[in-house]
Amino acid sequence: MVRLSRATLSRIAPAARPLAEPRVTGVVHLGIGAFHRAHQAVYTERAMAATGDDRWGICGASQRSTDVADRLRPQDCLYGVRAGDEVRVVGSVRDVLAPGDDLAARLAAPETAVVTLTITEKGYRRDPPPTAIGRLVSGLRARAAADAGPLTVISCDNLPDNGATLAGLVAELCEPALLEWVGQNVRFPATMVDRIVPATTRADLDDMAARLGVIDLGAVVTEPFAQWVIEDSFAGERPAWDRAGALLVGDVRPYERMKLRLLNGGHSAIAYLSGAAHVSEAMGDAAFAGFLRRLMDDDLSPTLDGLEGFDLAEYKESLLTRFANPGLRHRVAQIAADGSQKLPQRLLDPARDRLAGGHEPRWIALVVAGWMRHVTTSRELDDPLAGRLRGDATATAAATVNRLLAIEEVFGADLRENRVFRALVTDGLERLNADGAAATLRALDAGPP
Ligand SMILES: NC(=O)c1ccc[n+]([C@@H]2O[C@H](COP(=O)([O-])OP(=O)(O)OC[C@H]3O[C@@H](n4cnc5c(N)ncnc54)[C@H](O)[C@@H]3O)[C@@H](O)[C@H]2O)c1
Ligand SMILES: O=P(O)(O)OC[C@@H](O)[C@@H](O)[C@H](O)[C@H](O)CO
Repeated sequence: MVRLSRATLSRIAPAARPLAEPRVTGVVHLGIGAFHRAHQAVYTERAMAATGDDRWGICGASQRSTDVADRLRPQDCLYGVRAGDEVRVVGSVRDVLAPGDDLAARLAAPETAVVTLTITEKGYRRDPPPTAIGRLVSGLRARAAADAGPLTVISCDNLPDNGATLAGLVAELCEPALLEWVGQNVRFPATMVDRIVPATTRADLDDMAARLGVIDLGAVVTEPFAQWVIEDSFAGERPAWDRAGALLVGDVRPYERMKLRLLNGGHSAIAYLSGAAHVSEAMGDAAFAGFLRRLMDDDLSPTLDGLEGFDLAEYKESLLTRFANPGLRHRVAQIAADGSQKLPQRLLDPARDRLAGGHEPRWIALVVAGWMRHVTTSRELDDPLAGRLRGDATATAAATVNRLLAIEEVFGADLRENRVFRALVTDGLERLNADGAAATLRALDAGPP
């Protein structure tokens, strides 16, 4: 079988061929992983197809390995996206830079108007160099020196206030003159991004080859659903993402909180309490699905506001359906990774909100206890704080909770000192240690309401 490329596109069914062939590279993307390829790249291609404006080709940049460049370059940067049974080759990516390539020159090019990022939660730090943020700042410096015009930089990672967070980290690395230029020329809109995109497996690649009739080593598999809410604050021109279904709004926060807490918080609950290998399997367990509903209804939904006119009940139902999608082989281990970077926005912020209102977030506390059990018992813990999270698996629940609550980057000083929260998590961990997760959920009467 031949490899996917522009030369072999004619072998592919017309309905699966790219919608656009960009002429100019107006977007640079840092962290060209599976999610970008199935989300922003798809929106960008659809925007070009809707308007005929072909200036918005994407130059993807890999920060840490040559893997994506090695897969995409021989394919002219084409790759297939399968959503359900629909397969389409995406044509919006024009180029992929590998580590060591001149990213700063791309960021300084006058045709570049937008930079997007999906560098994972742990990518948002300023040291030790070289970090993605450091490389971005080097590019901004080159752009300022070249006087190449305004730039919009958009974080598409699952972080709260991702625009302001990114702007703050950039500011920390800028010298005063550069900071002034950034203030005048660069905007950092916030976004809420949503589409479940599991890591691609060998079986996914084989399946894509069978469907397309050509070998595609850049393929991604996702769900039909996709959502993108973007703060309408751009420094200059942008792709017509609104014509591709993105929502441009004044304030992203209500959407961002809803998604981070209900969807991502729900995912983390599955990761630490279900015992399943894949998300959809967890949803087949009625007791666990019941627990998830209670977590969402009792502890998470009451912390959301600004959603007047939005049908939250329907949103939650749709999440449970999306989680149960048997066509997505979403590994629970992928979600469980980097918990120290994910729990704060997904579950600890809502716990704070509930505690402040005098409520006991006991379902959240149980997930936190599940995470504590995970970090103390996992043989291969995948987390940037792993060295500090690992501990004596035979320690008492109280000792483990004490030790982990003291990690201020995760829990802050407030949750460490909160007696109600501490008691709830300790109680949860005692139950999990004694009975395991399944029996604990049943005993807490967390079955279907
Ligand atoms: N996959 C999804 O379902 C999904 C949905 C919404 C949002 N996201 C966001 O996108 C991010 C990436 O997801 P993905 O599925 O593309 O993952 P991926 O593993 O396919 O790609 C991750 C990318 O981030 C880069 N990266 C990893 N660690 C980094 C670090 N410390 N500094 C800089 N770059 C780093 C990698 O090099 C790679 O390019 C997630 O962490 C999340 O914030 C993902
Ligand atoms: O991508 P992460 O590692 O931030 O989180 C894992 C999942 O919860 C996440 O990727 C969801 O699938 C996604 O946020 C859905 O839009």
